[in-house]
Amino acid sequence: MERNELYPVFLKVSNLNVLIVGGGNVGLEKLTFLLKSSPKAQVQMVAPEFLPDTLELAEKHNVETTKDVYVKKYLEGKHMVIACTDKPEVNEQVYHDCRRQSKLVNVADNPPFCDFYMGGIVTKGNVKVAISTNGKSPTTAKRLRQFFEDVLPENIDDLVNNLNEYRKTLKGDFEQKVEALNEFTKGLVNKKD
Ligand SMILES: C[C@@]1(CC(=O)O)c2cc3[nH]c(cc4nc(cc5[nH]c(cc(n2)[C@H]1CCC(=O)O)[C@@](C)(CC(=O)O)[C@@H]5CCC(=O)O)C(CC(=O)O)=C4CCC(=O)O)c(CCC(=O)O)c3CC(=O)O
Ligand SMILES: NC(=O)C1=CN([C@@H]2O[C@H](COP(=O)(O)OP(=O)(O)OC[C@H]3O[C@@H](n4cnc5c(N)ncnc54)[C@H](O)[C@@H]3O)[C@@H](O)[C@H]2O)C=CC1
Repeated sequence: MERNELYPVFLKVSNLNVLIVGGGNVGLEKLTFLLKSSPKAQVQMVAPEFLPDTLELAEKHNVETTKDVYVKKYLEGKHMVIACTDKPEVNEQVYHDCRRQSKLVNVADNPPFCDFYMGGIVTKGNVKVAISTNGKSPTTAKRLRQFFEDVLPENIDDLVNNLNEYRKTLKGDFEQKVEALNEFTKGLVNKKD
């Protein structure tokens, strides 16, 4: 069986500068998911035309919208870049410019031109689950997101907060704390270890 070898990380996009090149349907979808997870994400968008919905959402979240065609100078100071124009040659240019400058880049409709993929995302309080199908089936990622939204209990955040409090009361070295936390939570899984 083929195996997903991507390494997931949870980015603090409020500390990172993100550039979205393109302001159409796909740009709006990427911005919407980014802000849904991270309302304080630092984002700039550049495109000659923006959808009214994009401009409205951007204004709400202090996202800078720049009416221009893509040129390399927009990469300055950016940590990661999403390209979603309707011009494949522009998207590829963005990809190559980013690679040359060691910036993480995603060309939304072109998996081979992605250093990273966006995932399906479920958030319940402090808990976040991200889903990837290795770029194979975004629809499956969406359906799995909906499934986990349903099955993850609303009070999972209480568990996290209670354990965080309990952890603070624990004395001893790191190993003793790990042991106490594992003992306390072993009922959550069926495996006996
Ligand atoms: C590789 C990836 C790159 C990236 O965008 O990062 C990518 C690529 C492509 N998307 C396409 C289409 C669709 N994308 C969605 C939806 C989502 N796509 C997302 C991620 C990703 N999409 C990355 C891989 C994720 C993974 O590994 O699983 C999600 C999870 C997150 C997000 O978008 O932020 C979000 C669901 C969020 C949610 O609801 O929770 C739907 C479903 C719908 O809208 O109902 C459709 C239409 C149906 C279909 O085609 O499946 C096409 C075909 C274009 C064409 O045919 O022209 C390509 C290109 C290709 O596959 O070649
Ligand atoms: N609409 C959809 O749901 C999907 C579309 N795609 C593909 O993704 C691409 C984008 O799709 P849409 O967002 O729907 O297109 P769109 O036509 O709605 O938006 C294209 C955006 O790119 C901008 N743009 C054009 N030239 C530019 C340049 N030189 N520099 C910066 N921005 C520039 C336009 O101003 C516009 O904001 C297309 O190639 C499409 O085939 C892929 C998956 C789904």
